Formats: sequence, C-alpha cells, structure tokens
Amino acid sequence: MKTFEELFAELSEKARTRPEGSGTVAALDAGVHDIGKKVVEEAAEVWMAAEYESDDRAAEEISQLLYHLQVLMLARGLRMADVHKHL
Ligand SMILES: N=c1c2ncn([C@@H]3O[C@H](COP(=O)(O)OP(=O)(O)OP(=O)(O)O)[C@@H](O)[C@H]3O)c2ncn1[C@@H]1O[C@H](COP(=O)(O)O)[C@@H](O)[C@H]1O
Repeated sequence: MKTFEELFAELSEKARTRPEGSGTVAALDAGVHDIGKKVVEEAAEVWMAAEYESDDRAAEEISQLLYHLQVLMLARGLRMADVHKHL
C-alpha cells in the first residue's frame, strides 16, 4: 500500500533512473498522446466500475486512473505543487 504522494515520488525516480522493465518508463517513452488515451480509457473504466461493480473494484479502477494521471504529469514535467495550486 502507498499514498498518492509516495507513488508520485516512486514514478519520478523511475523517470529519472529509467530501470529496465518499468511500465512507467515505457509509457513515458510512448508520449503524451498515448498516455492521454490511457487516461480516457481508465476514466471510462472508473465510471463503469462505480456504476455497476463493487466498492473494491471501483477503488481499484480509481487507483489505476490516478496512476495514469501521475504518468501524464511526469510526461508534461508537472509537479505536485502545479496541481495543488488549482485545488
Ligand atoms: N500503480 C500502478 C499502476 N496502475 C495501473 N498501472 C498500469 O495500467 C494498466 C491498467 O490496467 P488495465 O486493467 O486497464 O489493463 P490492460 O488494459 O490489461 O493494460 P494494458 O494492456 O493497457 O497495459 C496496468 O496493466 C498497468 O500497466 C500501473 N502500473 C504501475 N503502477 C505502480 O507504479 C509503480 C512503478 O511501476 P513500473 O514503472 O512498472 O515499475 C509500481 O509501484 C506499480 O505498482
């Protein structure tokens, strides 16, 4: 288990060190267009899970959407503070 901030720190480190086999590195290499499509796909899965599936399935889909949003942030060079200032 990890928090939103802990995941962002982990993904930032992956982007910096580019370890072999990292899905995050592969996604970053694919670029903003591909990551954006993944965000939309995961958002739809969140919607469906929230409407038709269990609390745990909805939470799982939400975690995946949050992951892909963080990857998109990294691809754009955005930091957590850039988002926080709009909350
Ligand atoms: N939290 C996540 C996470 N959530 C979602 N995903 C990715 O998003 C996909 C979403 O799953 P779907 O069910 O939509 O799967 P799918 O359609 O079969 O997936 P694809 O074929 O599109 O890859 C997963 O297969 C993962 O590739 C994640 N990938 C990685 N993490 C965490 O990110 C960290 C770094 O991971 P690596 O960069 O892979 O080392 C680790 O702590 C991981 O636990």
